Amino acid sequence: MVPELEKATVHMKSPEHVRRVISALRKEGPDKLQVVSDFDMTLSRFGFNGRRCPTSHNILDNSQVISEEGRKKLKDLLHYYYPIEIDPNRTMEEKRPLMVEWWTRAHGLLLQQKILKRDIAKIVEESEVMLRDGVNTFFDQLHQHNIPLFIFSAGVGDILEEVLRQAKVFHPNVNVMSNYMDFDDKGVLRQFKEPLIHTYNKNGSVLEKTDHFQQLSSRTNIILLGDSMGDLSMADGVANVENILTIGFLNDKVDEQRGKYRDAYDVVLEKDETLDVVNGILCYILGDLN
Ligand SMILES: Nc1nc2c(ncn2[C@@H]2O[C@H](COP(=O)(O)O)[C@@H](O)[C@H]2O)c(=O)[nH]1
Ligand SMILES: [Mg+2]
Repeated sequence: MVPELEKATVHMKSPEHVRRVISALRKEGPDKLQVVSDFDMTLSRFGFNGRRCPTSHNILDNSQVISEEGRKKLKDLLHYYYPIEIDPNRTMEEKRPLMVEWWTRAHGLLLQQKILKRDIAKIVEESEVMLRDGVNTFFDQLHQHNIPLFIFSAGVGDILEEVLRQAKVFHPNVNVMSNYMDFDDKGVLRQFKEPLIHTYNKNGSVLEKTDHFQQLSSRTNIILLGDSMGDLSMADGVANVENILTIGFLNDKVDEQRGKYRDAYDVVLEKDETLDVVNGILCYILGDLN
């Protein structure tokens, strides 16, 4: 069916369930399909040559527009809160207030840096951001078949969109919901727009701010891509889901999180820096139409 599902990085709690859902997605065709995806560490790489790749926040934190003092404070926040974010022994309920704290303090520090709208393109150009291998095939296949892609990110929307633009994949079928910067009339960052989106509130609580899914009510088949347990609720806004295939990128603390990810995601990709499996599934679903 899908040769890529034989990859060593692929783990499925129920291969039969996965085959059943993929067959249904193929049978019912692209007009009923929509894709909902996280961005950081899902469409962007987790690591390369043994080093971590930047999230959209990192791209800002590491850029020239941040003062040395600001960079140190942002890095201190990352070192304190990121272990909490991925701590397998704490519940999402325990983590939520701490994630609000992290994002609020980080955004507060960024507001002190007087970041200019006109500098965003250069910040991204000079960054070490890397999208996963196969990302062009992924975006182009969805665009070619007019399949909506909703990117739901707790990162920085302005940075994320610029990454997509520079990668030439920001096609008309792509919509983004993220933390966006609000600039004053001189183009200086003055606040972040509401609602604040963090790793563990990508769900109905913020989706009510958008009518995105209402406009796609006929598309009741979903492919969901994420790297965090919090990403599993990203499609909560879709009414009457008929079929959903969830694909989880397990990048960090693999051994400690393997069981939880396999229980939660239909397909788990362990330490896979590509979109091969996702593209293989899409190719099968769209097969005769390609
Ligand atoms: N370097 C920093 N990384 C941060 C910060 N706040 C959040 N994050 C990371 O971003 C992702 C969320 O993005 P998503 O697209 O995956 O939803 C999250 O996993 C955090 O690790 C920060 O201030 N600095
Ligand atoms: Mg992510």
